[in-house]
Amino acid sequence: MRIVYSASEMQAIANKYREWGKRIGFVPTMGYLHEGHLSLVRQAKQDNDVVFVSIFVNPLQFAPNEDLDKYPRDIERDESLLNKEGVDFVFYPSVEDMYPDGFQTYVEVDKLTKVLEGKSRPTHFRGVTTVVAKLFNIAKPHRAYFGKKDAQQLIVIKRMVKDLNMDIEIIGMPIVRESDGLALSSRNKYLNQKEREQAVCLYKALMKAKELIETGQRDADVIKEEMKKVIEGYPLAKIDYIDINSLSTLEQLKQVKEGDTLVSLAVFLGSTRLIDNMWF
Ligand SMILES: Nc1ncnc2c1ncn2[C@@H]1O[C@H](COP(=O)(O)OP(=O)(O)OP(=O)(O)O)[C@@H](O)[C@H]1O
Ligand SMILES: CC(C)(CO)[C@@H](O)C(=O)[O-]
Ligand code: BAL
Repeated sequence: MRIVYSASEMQAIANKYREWGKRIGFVPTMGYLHEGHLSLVRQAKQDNDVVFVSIFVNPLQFAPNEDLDKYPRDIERDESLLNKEGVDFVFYPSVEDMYPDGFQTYVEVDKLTKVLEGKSRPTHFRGVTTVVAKLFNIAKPHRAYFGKKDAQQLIVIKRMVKDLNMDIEIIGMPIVRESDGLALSSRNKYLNQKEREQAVCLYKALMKAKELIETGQRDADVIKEEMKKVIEGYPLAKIDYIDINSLSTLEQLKQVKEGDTLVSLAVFLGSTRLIDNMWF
């Protein structure tokens, strides 16, 4: 496994593999890796000839009041995990290399980014789509892998790829969870013991939605209200949003639509903001 620090060098390596007719699989991450990330890497290994993973905590997708400075980092541990998975190249650029002086070009997806995470974090998706577009131009993948944990991110990136005719297959991967149901996330590290115990409330609320939908409930307001009651049973939890949207347009739904429903929520445990979702 090789660590590559410069965008131009990474691009030259990608060009070589393409010349040799190799299929490139790419997993973009912000590091501090866990089994969720590794599940993406394993799928990329299975599907492609060569696997690139990027580790870059992208300042552009954090608002000034967010956790950019304290975002967890452990590059040595990450390298060792990726090495064990048989990753070929890790792209680990500096902020200066990604955003040199004079940088002023952005990629923005319009309507899909105005709701849910985009409503709570208005500048977030512009940062995500800009960096992902850059990473795609640098790593030149045939396939790129994203987790369904960041459901809206996956939907927005698929839209960007389609709208900008990027010749890349976007693969969405299932959410990997702890044994109690909490979705793995680098931010789980911020939780103290009591918050960690109560963080299961996101999953419990989703299970409540699942149970209601499976027993025939279709009214989105009723489902959201029941989910809210679940979260309110956990004193350390504070709801940011609970919503039910179309998976294809992200428009709010009044009625659950078979095969096109995203139930998602964002909840604070103390100062830590966690997200989770299920697809129906
Ligand atoms: N539990 C998970 N299951 C599957 N994929 C995941 C999981 N957590 C993260 N991913 C995916 O890994 C990729 C990199 O995500 P990122 O580095 O932001 O990790 P994260 O754990 O989601 O961090 P954060 O705490 O910022 O949410 C994204 O495509 C994300 O959806
Ligand atoms: C896709 C991504 C690596 C872009 O910075 C990030 O948003 C993430 O880790 O999900
Ligand atoms: N996994 C999404 C990255 C972020 O929250 O900034």
